[in-house]
Amino acid sequence: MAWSPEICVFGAGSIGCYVGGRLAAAGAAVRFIGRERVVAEVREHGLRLTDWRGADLNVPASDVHISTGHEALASADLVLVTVKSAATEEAGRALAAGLKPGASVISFQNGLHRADVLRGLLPGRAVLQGMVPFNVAAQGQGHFHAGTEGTLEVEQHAVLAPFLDAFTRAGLPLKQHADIVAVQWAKLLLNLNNAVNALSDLPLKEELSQRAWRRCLALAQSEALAVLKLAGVKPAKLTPLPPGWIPTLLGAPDAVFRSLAKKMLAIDPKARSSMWDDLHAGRKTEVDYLNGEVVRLAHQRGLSAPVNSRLVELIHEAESGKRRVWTGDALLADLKQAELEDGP
Ligand SMILES: NC(=O)C1=CN([C@@H]2O[C@H](COP(=O)(O)OP(=O)(O)OC[C@H]3O[C@@H](n4cnc5c(N)ncnc54)[C@H](OP(=O)(O)O)[C@@H]3O)[C@@H](O)[C@H]2O)C=CC1
Ligand SMILES: CC(C)(CO)C(=O)C(=O)O
Repeated sequence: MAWSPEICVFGAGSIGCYVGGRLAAAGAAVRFIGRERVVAEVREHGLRLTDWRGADLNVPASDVHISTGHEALASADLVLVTVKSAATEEAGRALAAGLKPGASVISFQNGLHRADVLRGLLPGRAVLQGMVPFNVAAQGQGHFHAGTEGTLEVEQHAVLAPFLDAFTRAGLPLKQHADIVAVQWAKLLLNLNNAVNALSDLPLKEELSQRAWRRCLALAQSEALAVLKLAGVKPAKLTPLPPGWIPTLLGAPDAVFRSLAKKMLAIDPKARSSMWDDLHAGRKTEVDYLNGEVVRLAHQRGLSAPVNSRLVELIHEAESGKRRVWTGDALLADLKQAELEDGP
């Protein structure tokens, strides 16, 4: 019988259950490690994976291998790390204790340095950075819905060869990239919207349909692009327009934006950012790993990044129960004020 690799998802949440579930639905051997709440839900209902184009796949509960224990690490050939950024060290320590020799790891987390952190804890192993472009929302009862499109990207590496078929069969082909840092920065520029979306308390499509919110994002992106330019970082092109043109498009009046940016608005009307999910659930967000990275890079270059600093501050305030919901105009005025106070 042909050897079929075993894949383990560490962090069964929105991304982990969706990607792992699609792999399992296509016949791959997948085991999930998650928290008790998700384990109980999936053991009762199984997994249902839908997407905005109408895909609707089921993995019955009897076919889902999911546990809070780490036994699956001992037999996995590939581990997909899908915990939130702040949980990376804990995940890395668990992997160091339980992984079999020769197993490889992909971090499918947002931000810039999650694979580096894992690599530090897993010396000698292939630990690759991946990137998930699409949005996934947990709908309850084991149902996970992908509300936008896009192709999974991953750092180019020979260890991926035995796993490529499984991803392709699942309809989630892995696009290998020689310069993953450029991909990560391009994704981070898009993720600067996570904070704006969380503060808007609106679904992504509704938020991005309104100019005031888009102008907030444009301010954050323009600031980041200026810092990246000085740092000599060229973000990859993940969208039809190059990253440098997006702030101008975002600033366009609503009717112009609607006709020029159809792809950007091709979002399930209910989809929200993962940062909104975190605020809504009362969890710490990933803002320090997203807008915070722009602030850190600016400081390293002796610069400031007042717009992104302010977004970090506002999200931390929201995490601690202070003002959470803004109007677009109020947030825009606040961010412009932060920029003004920072001086020329
Ligand atoms: N959701 C989305 O649309 C997208 C998310 N991403 C990125 O993907 C990553 C994952 O996001 P997402 O799937 O939304 O996050 P979720 O919070 O939905 O899923 C992560 C899950 O991992 C669990 N977990 C954390 N630590 C452990 C552990 N030690 N053992 C077992 N389970 C653990 C979490 O539990 P608990 O909460 O109890 O810690 C949670 O249930 C993030 O970096 C995010 O930015 C990227 C693209 C899109
Ligand atoms: C897909 C996207 C950009 C959706 O907002 C995301 O990465 C997130 O929610 O964290």
